Amino acid sequence: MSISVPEITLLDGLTVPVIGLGTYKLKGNDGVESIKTAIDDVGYRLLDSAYNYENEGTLGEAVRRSSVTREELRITSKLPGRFQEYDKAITTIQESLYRANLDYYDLYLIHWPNPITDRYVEAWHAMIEAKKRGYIRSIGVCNFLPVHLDRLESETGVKPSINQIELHPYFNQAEQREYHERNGIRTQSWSPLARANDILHDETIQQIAQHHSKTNSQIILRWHYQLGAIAIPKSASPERQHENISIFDFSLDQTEMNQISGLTRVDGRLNNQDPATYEEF
Ligand SMILES: NC(=O)C1=CN([C@@H]2O[C@H](COP(=O)(O)OP(=O)(O)OC[C@H]3O[C@@H](n4cnc5c(N)ncnc54)[C@H](OP(=O)(O)O)[C@@H]3O)[C@@H](O)[C@H]2O)C=CC1
Ligand SMILES: O=C(O)C(=O)[C@@H](O)[C@H](O)C(=O)CO
Repeated sequence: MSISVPEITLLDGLTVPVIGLGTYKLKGNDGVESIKTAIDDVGYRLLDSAYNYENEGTLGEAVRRSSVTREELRITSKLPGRFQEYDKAITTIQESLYRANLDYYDLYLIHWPNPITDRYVEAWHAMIEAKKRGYIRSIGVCNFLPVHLDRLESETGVKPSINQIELHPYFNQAEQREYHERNGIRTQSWSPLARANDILHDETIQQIAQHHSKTNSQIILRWHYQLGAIAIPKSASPERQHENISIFDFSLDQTEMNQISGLTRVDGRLNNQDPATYEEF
């Protein structure tokens, strides 16, 4: 049974579903099957990939085999740190398109700011040019702190439509989200289920889940939705894909939202990847 997902509008006018499919580690024939099922049978329309996941080809193949039109889908990829120089960034975006065999990406994001290398503004100029050339409909970033976002705007005059950040109940990113809201930038949540480890046994979440007759994953993903964040849970399994997207027939009250947000921890990041110092190439 396919689920119909509500949409929101980004600051540049692109509409996107409020929940999508993460695809990290979905590759090859199995990856194509999982992604095709997510589109055709479950109802996912927003699909997240990256040059560095080496699965843009898998995603493109799933899109071609699916019965949904290209216009209905929102396909994302990301620019790796090693290609942030202007010319390399343009060529990499072209390569991303060739790999997926697509004419355009709906969203393309700078994957990490890499502030020590300090080429992210140069990369942003290339993203602006790629959008002008029609390679990309909407440009955004991942893992940018307010200081990095401020520089993009002051040095280019163009704000990203989306900032995809680590966000889950153990790392609720309250200040970063508040900055996004003030600036019209949409928050997208990576590892929204905190990679489905301890969090699926969390007692607070379990109690809320029992109260609503839902699973822990559904409670967590509903929490993202009510925060105004676009979660992109990854699952290879059609059953879990369906579970994760079935969050539109109940709601959490403010006490429950606060209880879940209250689970955040100072050291809540999954892999200690602090964008102020972490660099990924
Ligand atoms: N921009 C960035 O820097 C980053 C972006 N990302 C993006 O975010 C996406 C999501 O993050 P990811 O790190 O994959 O982690 P998630 O929080 O989405 O968790 C994925 C894991 O949870 C399992 N899972 C999914 N749904 C359920 C469920 N209902 N019950 C039990 N287990 C479940 C999956 O297993 P199974 O497949 O077997 O169901 C998988 O092992 C990535 O796939 C990627 O697209 C991720 C990290 C960084
Ligand atoms: O998966 C991604 O998009 C990443 O940026 C990775 O760094 C991810 O966070 C990871 O797998 C780290 O081990």
